[in-house]
Amino acid sequence: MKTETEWAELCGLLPSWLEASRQQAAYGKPASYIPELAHAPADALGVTIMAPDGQKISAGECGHAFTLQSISKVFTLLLALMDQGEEGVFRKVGMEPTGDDFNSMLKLELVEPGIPFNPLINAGAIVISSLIRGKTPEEKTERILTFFRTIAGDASLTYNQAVYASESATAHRNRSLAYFLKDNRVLEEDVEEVLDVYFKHCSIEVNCHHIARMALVLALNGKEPDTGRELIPRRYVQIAKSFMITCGMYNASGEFAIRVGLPAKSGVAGGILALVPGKYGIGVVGPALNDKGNSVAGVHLLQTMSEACDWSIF
Ligand SMILES: NC(=O)CC[C@H](N)C(=O)O
Repeated sequence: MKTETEWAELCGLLPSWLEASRQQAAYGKPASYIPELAHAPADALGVTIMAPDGQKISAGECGHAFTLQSISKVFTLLLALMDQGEEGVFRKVGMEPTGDDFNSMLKLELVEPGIPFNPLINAGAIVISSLIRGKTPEEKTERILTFFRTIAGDASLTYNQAVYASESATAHRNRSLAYFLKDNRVLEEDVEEVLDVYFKHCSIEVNCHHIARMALVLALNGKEPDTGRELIPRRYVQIAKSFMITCGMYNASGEFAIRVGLPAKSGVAGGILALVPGKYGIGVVGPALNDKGNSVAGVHLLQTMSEACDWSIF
């Protein structure tokens, strides 16, 4: 549970911590390989911290709308686990970090049996999209949206059409990954249909409040904050959190574990979802990325908060 002194300290200090971290944005830039993402304001920085009793603290541009991108992979993994069970999922994706870029093809060919190393890299998440139940891509996307709306606590959540179209038109690398997986028979469904589901869930538009609430559900081991109702089985949340620690910040996950020490997942639109187990859900956005694809200012802010409040789980 949150303590009143910590909450009061966070309320008082968050705005100045945020402004100090904002300076770091100068060391990065917004992703441009998905052309539509390049328009994001480079020096925007926003944060929301949500407690189980529904109280929130926010600072900066916490209402800035951005797309989930890779953050969505945590929740499609959870839905795939709920649809197929552990065995069904782990026949098709591994449990190990790669140490490579999130869109790398390298290990797919190099390491037998050619299944993606984990569900948070692009190859793994594309396979996960194929495991979501639904007769058509539209039905799968609808089920994903319904699930995400429940977790985020907002029935109006939907995907950003311009970002979706922009990614779909330029996703040559993801297409090559998917066709490679199809050739290896890891992907059994129609490649373009699977990619359509993948691009759409990456393009779901949120703000910091949404991802703070999504993080809070994970912090509470799958329970809905207001009602205590089980939204996700605890075991599957445990799996997702383990992946967040080992692979959530791409191949900077080790450094993030040392510097921040919280389960987290970032996306190339600059979002970071992080959680303090049992205590808080945190949503951060800062579109300027470092060379690993993580929000520079966002990581800096999370490090500041975690150090000050002694949040590291290690
Ligand atoms: N790291 C990311 O956020 C990548 C997601 C993005 N949609 C892609 O496939 O490239």
